[in-house]
Amino acid sequence: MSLISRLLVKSKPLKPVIFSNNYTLQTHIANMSSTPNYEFLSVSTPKEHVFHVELNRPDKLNAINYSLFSELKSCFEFMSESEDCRIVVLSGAGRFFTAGIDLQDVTQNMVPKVAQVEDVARKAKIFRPFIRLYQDSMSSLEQCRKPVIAAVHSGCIGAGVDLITAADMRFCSKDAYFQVKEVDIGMAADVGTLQRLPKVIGSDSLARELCYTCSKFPAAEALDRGLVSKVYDTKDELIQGVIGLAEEISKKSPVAVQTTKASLVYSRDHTVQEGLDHIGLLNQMMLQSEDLVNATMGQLTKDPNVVFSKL
Ligand SMILES: CC/C=C\C=C\CC(=O)SCCNC(=O)CCNC(=O)[C@H](O)C(C)(C)COP(=O)(O)OP(=O)(O)OC[C@H]1O[C@@H](n2cnc3c(N)ncnc32)[C@H](O)[C@@H]1OP(=O)(O)O
Repeated sequence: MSLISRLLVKSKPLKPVIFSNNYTLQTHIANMSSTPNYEFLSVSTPKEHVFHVELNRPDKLNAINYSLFSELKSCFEFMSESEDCRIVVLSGAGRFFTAGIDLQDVTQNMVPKVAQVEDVARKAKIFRPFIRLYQDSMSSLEQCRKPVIAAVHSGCIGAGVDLITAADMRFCSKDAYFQVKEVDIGMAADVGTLQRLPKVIGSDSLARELCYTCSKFPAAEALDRGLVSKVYDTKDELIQGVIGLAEEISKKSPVAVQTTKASLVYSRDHTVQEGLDHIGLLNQMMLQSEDLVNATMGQLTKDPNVVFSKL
């Protein structure tokens, strides 16, 4: 029995360790054994090590309510730890990728809670955990150790842009458009778009234009300005193409891919020297991995079918 298993058995019943928002060590361990079920997400494995997560609230155009924000967070935390998962494709079921935050949920659930108290500081205290959870939900894509590919068809509105800009890569179909819609509903975007969009498209000016005007940014322009990597003719071709790409990446060394993601995410927000120091420390460990030997041998012997252990 491994040391960690012995420790877990010895310390039964395990005192809950609160990570955040009721996410405990027990749920963490339980989650690692089988894919959880979700109300508004549909999860499948179209290829070995490739997980496909679909926003699945088509009757409401995949509008993101409190439950869906929570499920996204829990799902990407699961994907991050699952040794069966090496890469995730995120798409939307039905007519839209997503119509953004669920406005009905906001007016019927969030706003009435705030209305119960008078004082601005007490009202603010009620908003705080919602904002935090919604931010954590979007950030869970970025924090997931595995690459996440967003496959967008039709509308990607408001919170949808927050979501896809936290992904590693974005692809879309010809009918897609992107709309930073928050200003139109009287708020400043607060769950990631303002922080990530300028960096993703590499143009502060264009990001500001999109955020201030709330104009629709069509697929062709999104490709031209680097928001997406490729535009497919149809949604079916998009999903097929993106799963093909995911499969290609899933066959590579998980140590190399996951360390590369960690370094890219870290380096985006740090100086070049800090990024170099970070990857230097990581690779002091990762260069000792069996993956380095196996991948290098594969290259030298021109063997395209190197099989890497689970991670
Ligand atoms: C802490 C804060 C964190 C995050 C904040 C994020 C901010 C945002 O996300 S801002 C963006 C908010 N979203 C919107 O403004 C879009 C609202 N929806 C629409 O404008 C339209 O629905 C449409 C997307 C243009 C599509 O129009 P249409 O094709 O005519 O379909 P509909 O009949 O309008 O919709 C079908 C069905 O879906 C429901 N629905 C659509 N969007 C939302 C939504 N955002 N919230 C809740 N429900 C939505 C719509 O009500 C219909 O439902 P029925 O039950 O059939 O009536």
